[in-house]
Amino acid sequence: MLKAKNITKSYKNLQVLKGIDLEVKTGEVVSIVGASGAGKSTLLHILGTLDTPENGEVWIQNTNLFSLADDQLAKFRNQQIGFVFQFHNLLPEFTAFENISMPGLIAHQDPKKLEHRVKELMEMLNISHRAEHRPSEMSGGEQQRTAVARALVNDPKIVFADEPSGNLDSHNAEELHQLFFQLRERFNQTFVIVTHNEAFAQMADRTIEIKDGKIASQQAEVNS
Ligand SMILES: Nc1ncnc2c1ncn2[C@@H]1O[C@H](COP(=O)(O)OP(=O)(O)OP(=O)(O)O)[C@@H](O)[C@H]1O
Repeated sequence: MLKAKNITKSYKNLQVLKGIDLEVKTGEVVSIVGASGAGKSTLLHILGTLDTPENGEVWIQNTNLFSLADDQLAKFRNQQIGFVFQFHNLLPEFTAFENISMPGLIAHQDPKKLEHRVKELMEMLNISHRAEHRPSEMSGGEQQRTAVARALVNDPKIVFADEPSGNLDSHNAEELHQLFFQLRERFNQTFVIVTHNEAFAQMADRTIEIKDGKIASQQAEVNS
């Protein structure tokens, strides 16, 4: 479902990515690991079209993302790609319900269907009781679960997460990790997750290690 071909990226004299080839299947949970500065976030941002590669292609199903015009790419990103960041990036003036709804409003989802979807996700992520709360009135775990719900509201083909549990205590982190797998079970959702959390990385179906700008190894989970 996701195919990246020969991705390269440099910042001035520093070549961060030196030719990355990657494929991810529908419903797969893939973790990306590597030392600090290895280029994990750079790769994730390129795969998610938040940044552009120097060379190479990224395909999601039959769409060659970087061949799209800017407005088409923005539409594709809104409707087909979800993001979860280390810091939730929720809008502080809006409630949890409104934050989760936002990508659906931008995508002009039918209001009734959107409301149903938001409620379904809030229930699943155990934040229904926080629907009318603003981010500052929620715990770190609740904020991050709200960000996950927001990423899923348009039923995207793929969700990219960059250190999603990096700012959480171990209990909330563990709960969030389990949630990704529950969401995969329920929606057959595809996830690509950058993480420094070793236990989480190993829970994934496949772990990709980035080293010196290349894929150093791809380790399938032993029981998968
Ligand atoms: N906008 C930028 N301008 C210049 N250099 C950058 C930029 N973004 C990233 N870099 C450099 O590219 C390299 C890779 O950065 P990246 O954030 O992708 O690493 P990472 O593997 O995600 O690291 P970490 O685990 O610490 O988050 C680093 O050396 C970083 O300093």
